[in-house]
Amino acid sequence: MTPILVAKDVDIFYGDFHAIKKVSLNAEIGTVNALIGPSGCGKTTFLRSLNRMHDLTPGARVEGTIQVDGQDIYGPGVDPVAMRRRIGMVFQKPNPFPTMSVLDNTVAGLKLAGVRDKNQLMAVAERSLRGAALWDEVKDRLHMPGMGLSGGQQQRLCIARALAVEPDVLLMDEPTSALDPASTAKIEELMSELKKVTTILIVTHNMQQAARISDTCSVFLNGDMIEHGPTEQIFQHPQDKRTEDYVSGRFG
Ligand SMILES: Nc1ncnc2c1ncn2[C@@H]1O[C@H](COP(=O)(O)OP(=O)(O)OP(=O)(O)O)[C@@H](O)[C@H]1O
Repeated sequence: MTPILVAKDVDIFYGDFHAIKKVSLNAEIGTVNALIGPSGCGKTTFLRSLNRMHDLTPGARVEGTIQVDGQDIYGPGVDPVAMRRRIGMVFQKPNPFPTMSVLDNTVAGLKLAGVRDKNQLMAVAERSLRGAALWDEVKDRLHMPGMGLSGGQQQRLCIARALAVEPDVLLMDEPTSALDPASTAKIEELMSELKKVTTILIVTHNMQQAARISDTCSVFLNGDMIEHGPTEQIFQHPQDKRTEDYVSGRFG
């Protein structure tokens, strides 16, 4: 197995507050990796370090190394904007670009990168919307505003937008927490298809969701990663008593 993402001894600070403590994690190509743990334990903080989102947070500092496909993403000369095309992100609340159509939302990243060829843009849009299991629902309304879609459709549009630039890694921060159960189920079903084309790291509060969709789980507590392993192990045979207490709902 080849890791596409290697995080080693990552520390993250907000001013004096030490939010993530010496966390190391490898993600293998084509896997879904869940980050779980009680509220405030640092899941989102860690996830955001994986595509340099903390560059935009005043007072935040990241130490350690994070490599994607062998390249240090914090290395000298790395352009964060170009890097974020390889490490896409889907947020808790769907955030389509409000003034853009479904089509323009899907290919926004490609247009930013200078692609102008209409046939190419259309081909990528169709592939990405199919990849996000949205094509059949929007193929007749590609020129309508993206904001006109339902919440679940908007989130799949955001997934299509991320897929359009063919990321090596897709970061998902509680992508279904704002969705109804039917839309959540659709996105969960998508995961096994998505991991054929990209590697996923997903923050989730939902233990059943982590158990259903992930290959590995990393358990966070107070800024430490207390356990990491195959999802089955984490749920069936946790090595750490605190993991067992958390996954069985005794706290958090
Ligand atoms: N911008 C910030 N400035 C200062 N402290 C922050 C900032 N963002 C998060 N924190 C703190 O860092 C810790 C980890 O927060 P984080 O949001 O990563 O946790 P989480 O596990 O994702 O929580 P939740 O599950 O509730 O979303 C918390 O104590 C939080 O208050």
